[in-house]
Amino acid sequence: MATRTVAVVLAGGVGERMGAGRPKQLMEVGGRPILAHAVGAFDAHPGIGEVVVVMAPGHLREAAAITAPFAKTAAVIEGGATRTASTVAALRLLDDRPDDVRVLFHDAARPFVDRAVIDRVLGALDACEAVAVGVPSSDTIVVVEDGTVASMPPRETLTRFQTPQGFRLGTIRKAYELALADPGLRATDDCGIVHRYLPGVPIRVVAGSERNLKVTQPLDAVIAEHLASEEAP
Ligand SMILES: Nc1ccn([C@@H]2O[C@H](COP(=O)(O)OP(=O)(O)OP(=O)(O)O)[C@@H](O)[C@H]2O)c(=O)n1
Ligand SMILES: C[C@](O)(CO)[C@H](O)COP(=O)(O)O
Repeated sequence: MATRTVAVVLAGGVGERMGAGRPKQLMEVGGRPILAHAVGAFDAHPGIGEVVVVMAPGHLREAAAITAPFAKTAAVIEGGATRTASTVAALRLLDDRPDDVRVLFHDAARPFVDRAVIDRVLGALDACEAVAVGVPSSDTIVVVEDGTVASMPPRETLTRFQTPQGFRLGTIRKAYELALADPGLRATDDCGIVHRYLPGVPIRVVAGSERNLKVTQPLDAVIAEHLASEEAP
């Protein structure tokens, strides 16, 4: 039977904010590349049938070597210039799959996604077409315009999105089809594309985890090393 659930690990970025001189997903934490942690989490999950890795240009061979030990790695493909373009590359690869296939998009830069978070996304996808993962904000978040506070949304309404974000393939495909026809397309995640271009589709939010951090700045690498040491057997 064809795979019903595909995890796409987005590793097409160059890690500019990390400033390591190479993509941060190739950096090691706990003795393993960040990419291996992320792919390993989906490989180990019984609800995931295959894993597609979208890698930064120039690093495909390295990514293939890192992910080869994982039995569910189905493809390592080249990403685009933006996260959005990397998602589109994965959707093109999945072009011939039926609309009811479930697809999870995950940042390779989040090495500590755990089974419970993936469980919640898959569980919600049984009843929903789009699912996000979020954690409450501990900080007060404000909108600043021209150096001045323009608005202060009530903190209890604010949620920090993480990944994986899960979709019925037909839904995310349609949302991107509309998005790609929009010359003003700008997005920082895949739920943002559904929210903007398919506003009638509810996006269910399930609980993420504070451990599911995105390794973005140099300090995050220090925190990630600490988290990895806690996980070591
Ligand atoms: N063209 C891109 C840009 C980002 N990503 C992926 O999207 C995730 C979140 O992006 P981010 O943390 O911004 O990673 P980078 O783009 O590498 O970081 P920076 O913005 O600092 O360059 C990462 O796993 C990254 O590899 C991607 O697949 N393709
Ligand atoms: C998808 C995401 O991780 C949700 O928080 C985030 O938007 C990615 O942003 P980035 O600028 O590509 O790191």
